[in-house]
Amino acid sequence: MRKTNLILIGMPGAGKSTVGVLLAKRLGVSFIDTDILMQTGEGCYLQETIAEHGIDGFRRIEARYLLSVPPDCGVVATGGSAVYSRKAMTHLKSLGPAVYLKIGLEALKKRLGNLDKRGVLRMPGQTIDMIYEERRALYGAYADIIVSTVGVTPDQVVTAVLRQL
Ligand SMILES: Nc1ncnc2c1ncn2[C@@H]1O[C@H](COP(=O)(O)OP(=O)(O)OP(=O)(O)O)[C@@H](O)[C@H]1O
Ligand SMILES: O=C(O)C1=C[C@@H](O)[C@@H](O)[C@H](O)C1
Ligand SMILES: [Mg+2]
Repeated sequence: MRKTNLILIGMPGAGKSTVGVLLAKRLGVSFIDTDILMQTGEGCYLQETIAEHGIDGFRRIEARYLLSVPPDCGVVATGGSAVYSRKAMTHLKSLGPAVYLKIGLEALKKRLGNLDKRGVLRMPGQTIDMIYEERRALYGAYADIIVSTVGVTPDQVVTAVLRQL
């Protein structure tokens, strides 16, 4: 087994949680989903944290959970909004390489349902196209490894990530 930490980043719906657990099993390491870490820590759904604290409040709270990820984290599936905290990303990238699970805008639109039900962070009136444009550069800048998730199964994404390690 090739034991290593990996930090998965990318748009909501890119497959970070789905692929993350499969990767952890293949690598023989732990798996942390920071969305779940935050939900259990806060004792409420992410949508409720957004409703209660607003976008900036959510980002601050999320950053706290991201900074709490320990050195023996294994594979970490981050929330799509993790890249808004430079401090948190610096911490996560000190633990292991950042793997950007990339998805094109058209494929993403098909995969995502109602954005609000998914709890995607967005300003009033901000469309998925606008969010995609804003984040693309951030994911790209933090990525050590980039793997496309379009037209491939989660297992094939796992194989593609392992090939690049
Ligand atoms: N390679 C793939 N091909 C098709 N569908 C996929 C693939 N990977 C994941 N999915 C599906 O896409 C949806 C979103 O996946 P997932 O929840 O893992 O995304 P995520 O990146 O963790 O999103 P979030 O940032 O919101 O947590 C799920 O329904 C999942 O089954
Ligand atoms: O991309 C986003 O804006 C988000 C994605 C989810 O994983 C959560 O981290 C949260 O609901 C925000
Ligand atoms: Mg997820």
